Amino acid sequence: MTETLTILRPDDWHVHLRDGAMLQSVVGATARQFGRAIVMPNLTPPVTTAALAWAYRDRIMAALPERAQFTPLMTAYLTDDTDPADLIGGFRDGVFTAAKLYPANATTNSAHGVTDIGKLRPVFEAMAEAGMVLCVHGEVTDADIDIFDREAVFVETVLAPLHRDLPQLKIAFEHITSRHAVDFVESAGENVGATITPHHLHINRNAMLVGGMRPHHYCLPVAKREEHRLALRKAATGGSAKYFLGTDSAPHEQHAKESACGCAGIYNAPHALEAYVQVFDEEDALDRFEGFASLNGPRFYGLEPNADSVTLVRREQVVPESIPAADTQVVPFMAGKTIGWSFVD
Ligand SMILES: NC(=O)N[C@@H](CC(=O)O)C(=O)O
Ligand SMILES: [Zn+2]
Ligand SMILES: [Zn+2]
Repeated sequence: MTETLTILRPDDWHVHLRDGAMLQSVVGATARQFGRAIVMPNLTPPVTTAALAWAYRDRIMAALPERAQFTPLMTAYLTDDTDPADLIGGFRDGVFTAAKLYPANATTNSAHGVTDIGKLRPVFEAMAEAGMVLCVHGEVTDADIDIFDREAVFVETVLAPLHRDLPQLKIAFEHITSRHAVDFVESAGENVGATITPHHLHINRNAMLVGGMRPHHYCLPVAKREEHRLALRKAATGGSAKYFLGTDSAPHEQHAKESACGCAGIYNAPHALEAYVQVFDEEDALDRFEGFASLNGPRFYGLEPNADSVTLVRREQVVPESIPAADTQVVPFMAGKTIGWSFVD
């Protein structure tokens, strides 16, 4: 049995670091395990311009623990009014790594998102030409579409047509949750990749709804049936270079989740690699973990892998019930549960 796993340092290709006191509390957990992270721009107000991104990047750097060796990769929040010149300028100047498409009102802090993606055609063309990745929250927002179908309908009505019309555009289909998403990624060209979260590999919708409502298992896109979880596990551990690590770690204060209208988002940063490696271990695919965690992402983004490495050991640890953050606390993914692996600092 493999007892120790050493791999090139992974990156997190989708994370929410937030701002202010919450940023201060959570950034260290991501910087401890990952070399780089694609930082989501859904602040209030959102990070829509290069100037806002430079300022947010500075706040992240200032919040990092001393001696941290971590590079935040910034994203631009696309709106109906995104200026292609500012966007591509920011990409060329190195402040933007990618741009993020939130369909309006699809998820947390997405009220300023895009209402008509047809209008963004010039932006997408400029991005394709520059080689800039489009990160996508892939859910439709139509009130009459069932929440469990929103990803599948998005694939059919938005993503497949976009990829067909502009195959040169690099698309990171983020936090995929269904067999439909996997089928699309499989059939798409090499400019389509996808991130998979640890929680969607661990839980199905029963974890959220059986024996009481479990707000700490509520995120968007919402966890689906078991058949979809199994399709995701197969995709992540199957060796395809199209899938890579993206935690979607999304902290919300405990009281904001344990509420009559609880926020969507799961905070998994403190034990992200342990949660992932447990899945690869269960699937007898530890030899494929480095590809998923450390190689496929940089390759898709056209970056070099990290030069240093990290080690995980087969040693049990219990995830804390809650973690102090921003003057209150956040309940982490797998709170109170035992994980079979530990990250070695
Ligand atoms: N995943 C979530 O449920 N929530 C994210 C937003 C997102 O990634 O959709 C958040 O910012 O809280
Ligand atoms: Zn999202
Ligand atoms: Zn997210």
